[in-house]
Amino acid sequence: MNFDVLTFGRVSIDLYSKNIGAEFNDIKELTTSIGGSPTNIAVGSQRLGLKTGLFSAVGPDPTGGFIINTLKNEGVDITHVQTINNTTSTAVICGIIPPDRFPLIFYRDNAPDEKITIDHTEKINFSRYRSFLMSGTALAVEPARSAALYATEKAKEAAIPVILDIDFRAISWKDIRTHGIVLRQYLTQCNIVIGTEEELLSVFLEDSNQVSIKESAITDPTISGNVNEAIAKVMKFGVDLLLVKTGAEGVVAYHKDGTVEKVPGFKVDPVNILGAGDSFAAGFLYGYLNGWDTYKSCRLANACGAWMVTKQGCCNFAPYYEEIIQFIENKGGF
Ligand SMILES: Nc1ncnc2c1ncn2[C@@H]1O[C@H](COP(=O)(O)OP(=O)(O)O)[C@@H](O)[C@H]1O
Ligand SMILES: O=C(O)C[C@@H](O)[C@H](O)C(=O)COP(=O)(O)O
Repeated sequence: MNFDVLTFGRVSIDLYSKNIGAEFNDIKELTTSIGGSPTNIAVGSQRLGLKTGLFSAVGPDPTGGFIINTLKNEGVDITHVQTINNTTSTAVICGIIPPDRFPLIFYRDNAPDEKITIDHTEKINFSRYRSFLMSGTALAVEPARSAALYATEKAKEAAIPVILDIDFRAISWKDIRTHGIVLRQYLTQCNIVIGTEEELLSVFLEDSNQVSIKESAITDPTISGNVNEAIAKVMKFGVDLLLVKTGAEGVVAYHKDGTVEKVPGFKVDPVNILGAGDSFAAGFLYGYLNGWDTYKSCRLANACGAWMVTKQGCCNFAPYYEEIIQFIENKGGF
């Protein structure tokens, strides 16, 4: 079987607070899901109708069993989800305290996805995929970084587009400067780059004092710097398309030929911002891989992001194709 996209990076069990608005100390019930940016993207794009595979890893434990079972139920191909001995499957607990507090607590000691190797990559036939999506966080630690770089090399040999979701998680990088040094090299390999304004700034971080993270809101850091300069510098690395996500406003698409398209978002009442970016990426991939133009692909992406901010979780609430088309029609169409 051939696939539309292979995503690379982490997978976890995600435990979402069911007590919306409750302080973390007062959480009574949690919902189980799977998560991690490349996993959310794989599930989201599979639900929309793409054929998706995940390149990741779990430990030889019941949590890994839960993760693999959930991926299978979603129809995501698990051929390249490794089970790595002497590692422990990872977990994330997510509090939901609207409008602006979404604490994330990561349990990632001895994380299997950080132990993915070049040998695991060797087993993949990239000519069976139409695109390769890299999660920037997967470049943080060896040996997964080398595996990721090798996978990218193989994707390029197979002449499939390389898409980077910057997916900046400050806690994953021991020295914050390494993030920029590695990402700036990686950008030279990318066809399409997706990030928030903060993530664009993260590529040029020089000092950890430039980053501030409130209330464990790891997905929503504040970073000082000049966004327009960062965008111009990223375009100079030669990417074909840069998508800068701008929350409720939608996205701005920067093309290699200098064209800039502002694609508006959809108005919703947000409950939980977690996973909006991953849902966005899934929507964009669907349009892009079906040959839609950038504007329409980004409108679908914005709809998927907007849909997700109204939900109390991440990929367990990702929309199916008919649902999101109905959502778009109800809000005035593409
Ligand atoms: N409050 C919102 N209302 C409507 N759409 C939103 C909202 N927040 C996010 N989105 C959609 O989700 C996308 C990703 O959200 P954003 O917060 O920019 O990135 P991330 O989730 O990666 O931090 C946005 O580009 C937009 O399409
Ligand atoms: O691993 C994580 O980053 C936690 C995820 O499991 C969670 O789904 C999430 O935070 C999504 O990230 P976002 O799309 O950048 O909000």
